[in-house]
Amino acid sequence: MTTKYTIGVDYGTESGRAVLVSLVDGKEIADHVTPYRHGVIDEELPESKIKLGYEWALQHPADYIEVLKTSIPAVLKETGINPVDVIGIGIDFTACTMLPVDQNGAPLCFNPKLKDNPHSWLKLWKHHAAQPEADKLNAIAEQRGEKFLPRYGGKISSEWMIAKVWQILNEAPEIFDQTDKFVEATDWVISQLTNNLVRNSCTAGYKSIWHKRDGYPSNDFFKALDPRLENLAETKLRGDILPLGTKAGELTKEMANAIGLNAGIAVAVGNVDAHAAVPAMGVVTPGKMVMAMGTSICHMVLGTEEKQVEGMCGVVEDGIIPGLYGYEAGQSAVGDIFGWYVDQAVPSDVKEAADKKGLNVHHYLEKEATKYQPGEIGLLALDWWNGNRSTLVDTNLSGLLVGMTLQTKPDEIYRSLLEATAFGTRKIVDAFHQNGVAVDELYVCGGLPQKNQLLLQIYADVTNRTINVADSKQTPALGAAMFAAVAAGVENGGYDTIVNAAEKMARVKEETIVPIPENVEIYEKLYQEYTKLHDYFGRGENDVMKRLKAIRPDVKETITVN
Ligand SMILES: Nc1ncnc2c1ncn2[C@@H]1O[C@H](COP(=O)(O)OP(=O)(O)O)[C@@H](O)[C@H]1O
Ligand SMILES: O=C(CO)[C@@H](O)[C@@H](O)COP(=O)(O)O
Repeated sequence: MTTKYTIGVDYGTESGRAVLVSLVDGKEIADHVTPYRHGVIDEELPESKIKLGYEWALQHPADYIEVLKTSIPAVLKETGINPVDVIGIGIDFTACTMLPVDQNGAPLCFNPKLKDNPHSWLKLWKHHAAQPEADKLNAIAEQRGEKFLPRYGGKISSEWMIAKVWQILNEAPEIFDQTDKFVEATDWVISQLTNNLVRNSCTAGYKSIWHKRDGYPSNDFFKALDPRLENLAETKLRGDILPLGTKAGELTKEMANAIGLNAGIAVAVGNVDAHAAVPAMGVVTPGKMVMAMGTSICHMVLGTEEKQVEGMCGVVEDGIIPGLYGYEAGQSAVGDIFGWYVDQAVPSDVKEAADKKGLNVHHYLEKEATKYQPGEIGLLALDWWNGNRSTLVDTNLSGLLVGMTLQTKPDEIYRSLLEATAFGTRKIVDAFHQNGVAVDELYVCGGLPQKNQLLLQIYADVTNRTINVADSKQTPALGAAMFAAVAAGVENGGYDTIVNAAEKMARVKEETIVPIPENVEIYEKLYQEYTKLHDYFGRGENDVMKRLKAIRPDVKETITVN
């Protein structure tokens, strides 16, 4: 039999990429990236130029289809592989990235009559403007003693489905009324490949408060939020919810022609980027935390029991690997913080020095920052440039840098920002480990581990854990391709379970990053200081960050401050 392949498509924040993967050993034969034509829409709508509010983040659904039509033919062309040997497609996505669709499954923003209303558009995961709704939702859920709340670390995030839906209802009831279904972008793209709109259990579980046995929260709960939401679960959230690894349908003729594959091949149900990365690193048992490190970090770990952990994003049975509880936590900004610094705050002489050495500014600053020992720079930062996703779950928090003097240099600030994100990860690791969800070692993938070696050493030292690094350029896409192989089934040359697929296809580098004991010791002291700042600014003792936000003239929401 000839070698069989699947294609995994990873939809990130800025771009989508297709990877053609061999089912023999998980080797990525070719990959191709398509940047989103409209990027992240956070200032004004395309064409109409209608201004968006503070902390809005939208995307254009057509950009996702363009990824399929550009990147899949590109990997086929590059490799010359016969499409007959490609037995399935899987995708993974940012989440909760959601959109309202009409009865035909078309995005409301494609409708000329509705497209000038920003709420008809697709809301990206990092759209944070639904924080008032999230706050009210959490207060009501707590008051009613809703049993779903502990499964989400005690708080539902403004990034997720119900808060976003409620914001639409509050600010654009006409869009809410005209919505047939609210869907995750990952499910919508799958529907464009198969002509079959099904939901996947991963996003339903982590992002839409759906539970395998209990379903969605009760109608009474939704009614307590707003009487108009009472029947949300059986109306606008309705639809089959299928487990990961299931076939959502088969590739339609029309789409097959557009992307150069054979009609009828298996299309796996949608998945989330970070979750797909877990089996792609061979992690199918507890104790190993997978971190998908890019603009943000998602932290994933498996467990055999359902435990309560403060501020985790969620625990979902079968949410990552069937038969185990999948735990998720995260930091809303990591690479984005370093990117912000490089774009907004690095002086021009640093840029010139980087240019002279033929390095990009990140690499230059990394090299310079490597020269310092832990503790030497005298700086400490709180990593909340995009709020805090875990463990405080508060998007109204913001960044902080302490310890600057007239001698402080840009490479020192850069190093302190790297360290701050490592301390943020340490908080998450501790929250799990101290609550009975073991985290014995770390597994990292995504763009950042390929870009910044210093960052990884700092993470090993701050967490005092060994780091395993993905041997794959596009780990979530590899995971998506593995789920495609399971959807295709062993009878077509695929696999019968994701665990079997992982055994053959997962890829991790042999060399690991090991903590350096002297660094661990110093970082332990700095971490204690980080914790003091974290609790002081994050747990209500000093709400200055929220007061500053509330004073801004462009902030319409009411922010609760102490
Ligand atoms: N050398 C570097 N060191 C640290 N961060 C970097 C470096 N180069 C780029 N970044 C940051 O990495 C992020 C992009 O990560 P990547 O994994 O490619 O993206 P995504 O999260 O969209 O998949 C950006 O936020 C960028 O600012
Ligand atoms: O929140 C999740 C997954 O639950 C991510 O999709 C989100 O953080 C975006 O990830 P990226 O930073 O684009 O890799």
